[in-house]
Amino acid sequence: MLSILRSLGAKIEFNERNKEILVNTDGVGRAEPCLEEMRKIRGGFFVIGPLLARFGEAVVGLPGGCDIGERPVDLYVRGLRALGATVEINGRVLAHSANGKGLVGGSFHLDFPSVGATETLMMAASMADGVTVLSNVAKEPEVIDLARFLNDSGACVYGAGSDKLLIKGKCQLRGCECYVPPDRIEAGTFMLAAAITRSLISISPVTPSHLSCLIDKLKIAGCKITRCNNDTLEVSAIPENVCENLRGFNVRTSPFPGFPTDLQPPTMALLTTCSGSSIVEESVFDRRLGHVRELQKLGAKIQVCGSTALVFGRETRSALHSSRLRAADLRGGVALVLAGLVAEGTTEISGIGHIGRGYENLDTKLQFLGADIKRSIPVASQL
Ligand SMILES: CC(=O)N[C@H]1[C@@H](OP(=O)(O)OP(=O)(O)OC[C@H]2O[C@@H](n3ccc(=O)[nH]c3=O)[C@H](O)[C@@H]2O)O[C@H](CO)[C@@H](O)[C@@H]1O
Ligand SMILES: C=C(OP(=O)(O)O)C(=O)O
Repeated sequence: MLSILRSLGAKIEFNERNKEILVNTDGVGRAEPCLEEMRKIRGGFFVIGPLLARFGEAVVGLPGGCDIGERPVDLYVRGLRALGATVEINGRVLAHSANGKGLVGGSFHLDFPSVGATETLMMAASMADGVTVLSNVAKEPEVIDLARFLNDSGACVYGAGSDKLLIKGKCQLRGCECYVPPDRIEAGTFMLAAAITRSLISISPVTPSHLSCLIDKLKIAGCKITRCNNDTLEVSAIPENVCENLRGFNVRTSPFPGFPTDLQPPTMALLTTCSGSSIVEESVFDRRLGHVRELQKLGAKIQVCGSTALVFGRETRSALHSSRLRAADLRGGVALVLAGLVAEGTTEISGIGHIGRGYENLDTKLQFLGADIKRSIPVASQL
């Protein structure tokens, strides 16, 4: 994302000490080569809305990401067409606004509340000429946060967090100060790390209401979860706090406020160490069970039927044994790391570049918590 913005002429500076990123887009679109640069962009699907709105044209690559099933873009394309764009896909995405200048407000109903399509259309509509109404939109916290950022930048986005958005377009947005909220999936992963290792981890900053589904499930399992203040959660699964082995539970992933698809793989790792049988149903992506085969190499007993997995629990968490594993996607990879923390012996995981896309310094954070984990290849050559 940052290299795309830089290639368009944005100036980006990091202030490591204050964990700040300063983005200055004053130069974007002013320099002559800008449009030429845009035509070379390989990724950048995420910025197709603002590019179209600002330049009247955009040429970007199709989205990539983890291999977890079909990742169609029909909702993005149909939504942009509803705002007056012509969109053609030919290895890349080529889009033009009908009037050659920018987008116009319109109405669009999403067949599925896609997070990416909602965010793309929100950004596009914020700079379109007129009013846009989007219905059946995603309600994820990240959508609410993007609406806040757009509004702080001068946009008019109403209804974020509900299933309908009304957006009054503005021809120009301005800079603002933006606070990036805590990553609920990273926090959830550390909650699961506490549970699988039967230990106590205090996690902050975290927004507990973003993780209610996981909190409820971990309580059913027998974990003790304490909210220490507004942004701290303490998850305890240490044996003296938990009367017996943790119990299994059933999970069905669905859009927010349902159980997050991103936490399904690490949750499955936990369930392999709990007592009883658990049913895990993945309903958001159609091939997000790639980690099952790797967990089975550690001795986990899991049966798969379509997008549903039946996990046969264990009496003791240490029933897993070590093996050589390969992470084939981001959250599947972190599931293997969690399982490796409790498998007898040394577990070796390759393909860890996937994990780095979603977790900053996962190894050092786990070491800090007492885990015996080390990265055998430098960050730069992980893939
Ligand atoms: C609903 C949901 O849980 N979304 C997650 C999804 O967002 P992400 O934005 O990647 O995915 P979407 O929310 O768009 O996709 C969810 C579903 O919508 C379908 N789809 C999407 C776009 C489209 O044009 N047509 C279409 O049919 C996809 O095939 C998929 O089945 O992955 C992110 C990273 O893992 C998570 O942070 C999001 O919480
Ligand atoms: C699937 C994920 O990421 P991406 O959309 O980048 O593949 C994820 O964050 O779990």
